[in-house]
Amino acid sequence: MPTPTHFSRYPVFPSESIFPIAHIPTVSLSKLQAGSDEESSRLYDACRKEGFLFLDLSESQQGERLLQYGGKMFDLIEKTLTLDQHTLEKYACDAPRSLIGYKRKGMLRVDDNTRDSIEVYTLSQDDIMGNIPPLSNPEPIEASRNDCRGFFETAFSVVRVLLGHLDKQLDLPPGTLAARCPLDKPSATSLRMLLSPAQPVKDPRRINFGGHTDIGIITLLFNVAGGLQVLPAGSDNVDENWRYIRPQPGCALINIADTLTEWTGGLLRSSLHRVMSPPGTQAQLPRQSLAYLVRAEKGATVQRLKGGSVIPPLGGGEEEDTRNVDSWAAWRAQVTTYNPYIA
Ligand SMILES: O=C(O)CCC(=O)C(=O)O
Ligand SMILES: [Fe+2]
Repeated sequence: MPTPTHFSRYPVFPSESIFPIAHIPTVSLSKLQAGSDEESSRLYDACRKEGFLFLDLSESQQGERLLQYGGKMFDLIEKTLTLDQHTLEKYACDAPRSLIGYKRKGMLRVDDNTRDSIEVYTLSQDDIMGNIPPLSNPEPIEASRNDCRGFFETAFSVVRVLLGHLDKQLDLPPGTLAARCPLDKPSATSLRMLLSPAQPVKDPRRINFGGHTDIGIITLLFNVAGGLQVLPAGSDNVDENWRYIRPQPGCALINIADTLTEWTGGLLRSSLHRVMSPPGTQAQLPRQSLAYLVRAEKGATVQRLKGGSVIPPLGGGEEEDTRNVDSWAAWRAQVTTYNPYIA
């Protein structure tokens, strides 16, 4: 994925006039690391308006390291999800209770009431970081535990830079947001490895992974082939309003997730997104992607953050939501407009 080699495997993203793309701002990690106020407010604006941004990883040592680890994890998707079905089923996830492990194709309902066509292996951060006794994963992952650990450490260090700037923009004490998702404390944080098969040439375009928002704090995504679409703010959920996100080499794609929207009283935007078969001739190759889904520490609540001059206090009629993030997530899975789990 993120490396030029991964991009060179695909035909270029086809013309924008046939596959309309979303406007997604690009923010520079190196400028954020250097403390640029201008970049910090560009980050904040993107988190408020689009809920998505490209994070340019160039000219940053940490960014380059993340690209290298991202490349290794991309190669691991292929090694893992091309194992035979019988082997993968030994690691089947216990959906909908937990998605850790292997999810075969067709377990989820997509928006048009067909089934998903995406295979997913979800790696638990707690497992890799040693926050819980080790889980058992397929051999290619077990053989790459050090690289997986390197990925989680590096990805989290980059996410910490973003959360630090959001603390400042939200007038919260430094470290507030990162302290709610520490790398060494149990949480539902995971690395999702996704693979959708090549689309047979004569088949119509299909939805591989239905419309959803991410439930955690923030997500860091790597994809190379197109296919990810976002529903822009203020647009009705009808097919013609969805826009493709064109993957950018050297960048991670960041999106705000629901917990951060709750904590900020709706200031930051968690956008609806879905995965279609890739546009044009890109669909003739399998599509891989990686999602580092950062969730709050177990026991944290979804209560709105207090203090500071930016996050609006609860209004007169509003009740404080003191549920913990995990029971809130379980409740959310039930009350979303469609319950995606079939089995
Ligand atoms: O495959 C992608 O590009 C996005 C995946 C995604 O949205 C997710 O795993 O939550
Ligand atoms: Fe997502």
